[in-house]
Amino acid sequence: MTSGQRARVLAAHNVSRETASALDIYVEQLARWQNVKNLVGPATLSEVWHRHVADALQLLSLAPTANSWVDLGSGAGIPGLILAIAGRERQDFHVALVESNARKCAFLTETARLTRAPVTVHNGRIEAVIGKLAGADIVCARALAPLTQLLSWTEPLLKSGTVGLFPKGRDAAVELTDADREWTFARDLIPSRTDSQARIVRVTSLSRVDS
Ligand SMILES: C[S@@+](CC[C@H](N)C(=O)[O-])C[C@H]1O[C@@H](n2cnc3c(N)ncnc32)[C@H](O)[C@@H]1O
Repeated sequence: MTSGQRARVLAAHNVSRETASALDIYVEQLARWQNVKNLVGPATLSEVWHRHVADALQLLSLAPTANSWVDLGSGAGIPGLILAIAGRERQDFHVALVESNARKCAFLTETARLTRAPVTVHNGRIEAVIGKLAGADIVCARALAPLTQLLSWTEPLLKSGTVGLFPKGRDAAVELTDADREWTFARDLIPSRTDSQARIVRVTSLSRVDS
């Protein structure tokens, strides 16, 4: 089942043979480490190419010229490490991965080494690390926190020109309504290519409602 998925995902994203091999290493590493540490929902492993690889790769097409990315709460490197593997043939492409769990950071560091992915792994809390990440083109975060919390964490970046790309499930509209109580921001709701109910929220021009 995964070989059909793999072929479809690689064809849809026009991935080179070398990058495909590096993505294979990522998928193998994920399965190996899953035995030690639950990195992703166990039920999603049989659909890893669709649920995780393709879900991450779709962000690249939303910001095709962005070279500097930040991924908050990277977990097993979704989307950040997958993006770095796909972007590793591009000059100056780099992803900062922020993750508080040391075991997950060990997975990220080892898998980035094996795949030669251009990442910096920040093993720490977002609140402590975000100040060092100013100037990024894109900040993203999947399955981390409600939009209001994401905006609060990323305020320093989004106020100085970084674009937010936040994959959200079917509750995106509710999260936007909540966020509108605290924040003013421009947004696009982009349909996900991997889940017809899901949306990617693109955020720019952030300010606080009372500022
Ligand atoms: C539900 S997982 C999602 C992981 C990945 N983004 C994905 O989509 O599969 C959330 C991750 O964020 C990390 N995390 C939660 N709060 C954090 C914080 N304040 N700073 C850094 N990492 C955090 C957790 O350790 C966990 O690995």
